[in-house]
Amino acid sequence: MDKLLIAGGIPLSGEVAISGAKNAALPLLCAALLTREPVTFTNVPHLNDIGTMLKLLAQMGVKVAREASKVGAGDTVTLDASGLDNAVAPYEMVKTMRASILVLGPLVARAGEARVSLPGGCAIGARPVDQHIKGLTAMGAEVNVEQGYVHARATRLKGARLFTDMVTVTGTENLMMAACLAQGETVIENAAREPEVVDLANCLVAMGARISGAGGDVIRIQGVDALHGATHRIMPDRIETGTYLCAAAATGGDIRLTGASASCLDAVIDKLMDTGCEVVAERDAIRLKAPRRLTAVSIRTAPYPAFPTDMQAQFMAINAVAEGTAVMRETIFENRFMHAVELIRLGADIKIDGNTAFVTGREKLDGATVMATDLRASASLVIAGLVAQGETLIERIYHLDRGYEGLEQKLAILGANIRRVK
Ligand SMILES: CC(=O)N[C@H]1[C@@H](OP(=O)(O)OP(=O)(O)OC[C@H]2O[C@@H](n3ccc(=O)[nH]c3=O)[C@H](O)[C@@H]2O)O[C@H](CO)[C@@H](O)[C@@H]1O
Ligand SMILES: C=C(OP(=O)(O)O)C(=O)O
Repeated sequence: MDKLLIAGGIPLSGEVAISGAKNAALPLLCAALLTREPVTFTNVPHLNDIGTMLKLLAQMGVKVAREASKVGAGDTVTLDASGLDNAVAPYEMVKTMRASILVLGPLVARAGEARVSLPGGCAIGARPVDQHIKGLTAMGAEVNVEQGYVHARATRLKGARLFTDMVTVTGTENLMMAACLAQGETVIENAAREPEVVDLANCLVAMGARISGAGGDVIRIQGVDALHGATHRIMPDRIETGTYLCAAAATGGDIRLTGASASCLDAVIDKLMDTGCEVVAERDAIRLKAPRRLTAVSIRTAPYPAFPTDMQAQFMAINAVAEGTAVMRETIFENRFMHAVELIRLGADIKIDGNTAFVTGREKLDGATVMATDLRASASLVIAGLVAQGETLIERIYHLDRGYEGLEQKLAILGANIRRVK
């Protein structure tokens, strides 16, 4: 299994391109199931999760054409679901990626039936899909969970007023996609406001859907009989952007990220400025210059537009070397502090009490062998490794390949001493 070897202590500097967003691309690829006409996506990131999703769609009878390009330039993917003939998402494919549940809504809406394996709980929490099921049931689907599969059937879904018990990103996306082909109006209340939901809505509208309110907490969808093909450019990855900004901040660096959008990163940029970093938003780029020593920043994760849970681990790495003590509260996932134990191996001072971490910054960290447990936990270990004195070896980096395109190439461009070892 691949590992990453980092020799730390080098401030990042220079310019690198941000890729298309994983969490926008995954639902968008599923949206192609809603139409018989081809849908083309540009700026598709080259990630293992994207490969898994394309394989899943292909085994359903979707024709997949992918034009690969160099790291950061974005692939072009055309999906043609006219031959959709198998509305099953098998366990073997779904177990590696929770976002596979995003085929459920589009399949029931278009094919009238879907059998999707329950996605497994991953390291960060139990992550049930009860809200997806509740919404589809309210739209008239008959849904059973049997032998580990969600089996949903509906001749045609009916518009309904939906309310989710908590804000759920993929839940909102699944129900919004399903509602596009339902009969009548669907209203999703307590909808997720994440920019990826807006990106999906924009593509669906380009495909002929009638959606208003995406980006707010009430989304209205007037169902139509059919959607048509479209071309859509996937938004830049705000979490990848935030991760590189944190890496530059922690190492005392000065970087410019191109193809990045600051407008959906307010909460993150605000906190980076509180650490003492200078952050300048340009039209399609972001520049960050770090001070000599960062100031610790307290955070509380919450749904967008508040501070994202997907950036919590990276900020823990920052706080591990900042001046002062930070209180970090995780409110979205019940088990998302797995990186703390590994950061402690590198010398960090972290105490966990329930959903709160108390992090007191140290002047320095020391390289060690650590194990990555989930995607953003892995990113925090990379940041800590870039700061630590000596060598850090990160094991189980397959998580990183799920969500960061060309991570070691991009960091090397910024001057890091990092390499993949077999
Ligand atoms: C592919 C994708 O976009 N992944 C993102 C998405 O995950 P994902 O969409 O899976 O996360 P949700 O927004 O659904 O989860 C929020 C909370 O609601 C709970 N919940 C959710 C649905 C449900 O039916 N029942 C239930 O209890 C979850 O366990 C969690 O505690 O949003 C998360 C929160 O911003 C991010 O960390 C993930 O990176
Ligand atoms: C938790 C994440 O992804 P997923 O929902 O695909 O597991 C993430 O992107 O940080």
